[in-house]
Amino acid sequence: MKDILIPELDVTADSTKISARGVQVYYGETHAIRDIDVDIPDKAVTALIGPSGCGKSTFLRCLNRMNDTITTARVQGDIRIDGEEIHDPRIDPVQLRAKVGMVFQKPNPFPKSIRDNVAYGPKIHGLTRTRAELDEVVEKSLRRAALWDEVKDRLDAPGTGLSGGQQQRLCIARAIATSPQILLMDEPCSALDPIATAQIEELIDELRARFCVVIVTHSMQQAARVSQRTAFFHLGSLVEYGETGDIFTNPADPRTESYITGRIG
Ligand SMILES: Nc1ncnc2c1ncn2[C@@H]1O[C@H](COP(=O)(O)OP(=O)(O)OP(=O)(O)O)[C@@H](O)[C@H]1O
Repeated sequence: MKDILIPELDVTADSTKISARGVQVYYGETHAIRDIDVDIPDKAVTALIGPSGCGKSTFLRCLNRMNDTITTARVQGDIRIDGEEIHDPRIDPVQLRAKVGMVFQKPNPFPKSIRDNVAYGPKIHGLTRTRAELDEVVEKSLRRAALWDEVKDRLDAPGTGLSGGQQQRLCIARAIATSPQILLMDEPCSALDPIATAQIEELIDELRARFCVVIVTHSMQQAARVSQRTAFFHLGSLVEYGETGDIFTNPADPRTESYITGRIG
């Protein structure tokens, strides 16, 4: 592949945040993903790539138990965050989703003010005691999502009135506001124009200083620009996983090579 910038790898081998072993997902009779084993590092961006329908989003949704909300979905296998099994009966999925935030394909702000979109999570999880503390969390989250300067004078305006790229940054601010450790992003730029996409990519690069970021993307250029690790999925299996530079320049599996050179997908 030409014209892609391969970022330097700065991930150490012992910084695993998420560890998945033998993960299977069925939707009714459909075996959507099979035997996924992967260790995802902290303070880095991991990209999940592969042709449409290969199971990227299904795997992403395993990481905060969002598949629990799909009645036909059945998940098997072991998924640990910091060594703790997320299916343990002691784990409350609502608390888990505050710790493992998610940003979706289409920006989906609540029909509320910009401030209330960000304040919602901290309020329902009781993370702040006073209005001043809540205001602080709102400002900090909007700053970290690179949106503060654009909205600080209209925090009471509806979130839905922002541009698409601003709405997506608002959704990122909303996810950050509950102090997650992990951010899952399911094609966060697919509904955005190139300028808004570039802003989100720059933001993702900043977010990895604080979070473990896992992003599903259809764009190999995007995976190469923003990630340090890449996982290539094909027909429900994880074919190859490694340093992004290696996956794009020296793939070990012929299926990976076919995908990145555009022969499949
Ligand atoms: N809610 C669902 N009910 C039934 N089958 C589903 C559901 N969600 C996904 N699937 C099936 O599971 C398989 C994997 O889908 P998934 O959306 O995870 O793939 P993907 O790689 O993210 O695809 P895309 O890139 O098109 O979003 C596909 O065969 C899909 O049709």
